[in-house]
Amino acid sequence: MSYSSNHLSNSISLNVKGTHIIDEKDESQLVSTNDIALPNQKPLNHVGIDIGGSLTKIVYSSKLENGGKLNFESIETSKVEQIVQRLKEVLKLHYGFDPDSDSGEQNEVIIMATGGGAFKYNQLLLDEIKCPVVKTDEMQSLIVGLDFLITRIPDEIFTIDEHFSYNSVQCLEDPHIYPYLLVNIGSGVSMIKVTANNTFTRVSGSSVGGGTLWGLLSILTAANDFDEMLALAQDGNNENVDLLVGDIYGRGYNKIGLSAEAIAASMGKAFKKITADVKVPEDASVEEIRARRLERLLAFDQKDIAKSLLFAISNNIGQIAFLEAQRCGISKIFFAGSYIRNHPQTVKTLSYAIKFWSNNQQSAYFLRHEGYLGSLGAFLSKRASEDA
Ligand SMILES: Nc1ncnc2c1ncn2[C@@H]1O[C@H](COP(=O)(O)OP(=O)(O)OP(=O)(O)O)[C@@H](O)[C@H]1O
Ligand SMILES: CC(C)(CO)[C@@H](O)C(=O)NCCC(=O)O
Repeated sequence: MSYSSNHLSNSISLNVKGTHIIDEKDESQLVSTNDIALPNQKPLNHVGIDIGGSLTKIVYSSKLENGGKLNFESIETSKVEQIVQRLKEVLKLHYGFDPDSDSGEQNEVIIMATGGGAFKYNQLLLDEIKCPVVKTDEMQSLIVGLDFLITRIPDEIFTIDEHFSYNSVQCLEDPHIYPYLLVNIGSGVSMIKVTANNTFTRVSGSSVGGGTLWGLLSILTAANDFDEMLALAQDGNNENVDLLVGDIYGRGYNKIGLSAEAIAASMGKAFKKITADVKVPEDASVEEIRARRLERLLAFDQKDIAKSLLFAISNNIGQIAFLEAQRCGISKIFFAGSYIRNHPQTVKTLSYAIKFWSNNQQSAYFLRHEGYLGSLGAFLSKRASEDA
């Protein structure tokens, strides 16, 4: 497929106020806040959906007085009923099709679906939504979405500098944009080398990703959702749970470039507080020992644990990204996926990791619509397939 679709003209304007997550407790959030405005054009008849391991992302068009806009929404994939309900609402409100009362025979709306759930929930979508479902490849959709955001949307891409201030990057017309590495941090991590328009290879992946942080913090903190976990991390002090070089050396190990403040072992202080300081009877059962250890968990502030794990996972991904980019001879790395969620510490950690490991030879780029590459790519593939 050659992706050079003109269906959204260069005059697109952007209005980004943050990633939008639908929370069933707060219906007011159903008004999406990070839309992309569309120029005046005939109504679109398709919806893009990326059903991932953690989150389902929906991209749909809606009419404005002058033109229209693209809307972006996310719902946890485990809330399947809520996803179906929301799709039905979107179709009824913005596409003039009500799957609950219309037969579907006259309907022209198409669901462009990607992500693992496009396969897993294919039949459910057909039964409930009553629209044809066209599956698009997950990796290809990510690249189509990224290409669109890089080349068509002003102020989409940003970096952070050594003082951690955000800088917008204009690469819309940059002929030297290729090659680059996309590091998509979803439940797991995919690393994709892109060498030209629609020319890409998935070069690596890691199972230590967003699902890992979400899972570990679900076990170790009282946070109810991912945003609460990020808020905990924001105020935490990782030094209370991480073992620093200074804890081991009493000073820095400057000869090999490690300051006293560098993390020697993430969560390295947990062992002592959880096991070494707690005596349990020799004949204690596994359940008793685990119960005692869980009690000791309360000796840690959950904010410190959240920060330590956010650092650990972001650093790990940053380091693998650096190695992979170096192996492929690439100096530009785009980080995307809902894991990032425009969270300052995540962005800083990934950016710092790339600068540190590459000795400033590589650069980390971020996107305002970081979680929507796949769903946007699926959405755009409808028109691209028509143009081909
Ligand atoms: N509201 C949220 N609820 C759950 N996780 C969230 C939320 N916001 C951000 N996240 C983070 O984003 C991750 C999911 O990212 P993303 O939506 O890009 O991946 P996915 O498509 O679900 O996964 P995959 O591509 O691996 O199938 C979660 O694992 C978590 O780390
Ligand atoms: C399995 C996918 C592609 C699903 O999006 C993603 O979660 C992923 O890239 N996981 C990492 C798998 C690995 O390469 O180890």
